Amino acid sequence: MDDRVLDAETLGSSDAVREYFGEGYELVREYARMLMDEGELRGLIGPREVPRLWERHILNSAAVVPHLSGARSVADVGSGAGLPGVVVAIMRPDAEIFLVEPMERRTAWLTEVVEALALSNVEVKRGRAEEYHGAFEVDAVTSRAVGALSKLVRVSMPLLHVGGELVLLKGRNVRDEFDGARKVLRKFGAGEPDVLPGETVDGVEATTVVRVQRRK
Ligand SMILES: C[S@@+](CC[C@H](N)C(=O)[O-])C[C@H]1O[C@@H](n2cnc3c(N)ncnc32)[C@H](O)[C@@H]1O
Repeated sequence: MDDRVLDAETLGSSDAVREYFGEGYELVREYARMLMDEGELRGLIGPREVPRLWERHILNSAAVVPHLSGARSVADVGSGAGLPGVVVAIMRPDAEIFLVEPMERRTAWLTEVVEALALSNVEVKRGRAEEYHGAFEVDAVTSRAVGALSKLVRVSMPLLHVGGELVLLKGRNVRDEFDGARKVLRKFGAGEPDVLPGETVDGVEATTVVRVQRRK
C-alpha cells in the first residue's frame, strides 16, 4: 500500500468516522477501498483525490443524508464513481436508490460496486436524467458536481414527486448561481433554494448543502 493510501486510511479508520457511519461503516470502508484500489486506474477519480478520499468525497457525500430523512426513494443524478449515491445507499438501506449516469464506463463500475457490496436497494440507470422524465418519480434527488443550479433544476425537478426535494452538494458560493436560475426555478415549479449548514465530522467540514422543493 503506498503512502497516499495510508493518509486516507488514517481518517477513514478514526473512531469518530466509525461512529458516524455506525452499522454502515464496514460497507463504506469497502467502497472507499475499491475506489482507492481501482478509481484512479479506471479514470473515476484523479490521482490527487486518493489521499483525500475520505475528507473530500466520502464524508462530503454523507452530508446529504441528514437532509433525506423523509425520503423513501432517492435518485442520484450524475453519480459518476458513486458520489454521493453509493454512500447514501449504504446509509439508507431502507430507501430505494437510483444511480443515474449516462457514461457506460461509469455505469459498469457502479454495477460492480452494487454487486460487490450486495446493495439490494440500488438500481443503476444508464442515461441522462432528462431521458427519465415521466419514467419514474422519487421523493428526493441528490447531485454533486454535475452542473450549475439552473441545469440541475431543469434536469432533476421533473424526476421529483410534487413536494419532493433536490438536495445538492455545492460550493460555498452557490448563492451566486441563484440569479441565473430564477427563470428555470419558476418554470419548473420550484420553491426558493435553502442553503443549509454542512456537518463537521472529525474536524472535516462538509461543503454546502442546498435544498430546493418541487412545489407544483
Ligand atoms: C464531474 S462528474 C461528478 C460525479 C460525481 N457526482 C462526483 O461528485 O464525483 C459529473 C457526472 O455527471 C454526469 N452527467 C452530466 N450531465 C448529466 C445529466 N444530464 N444526467 C445525468 N448525469 C449527468 C456525467 O456523466 C458525470 O459522470
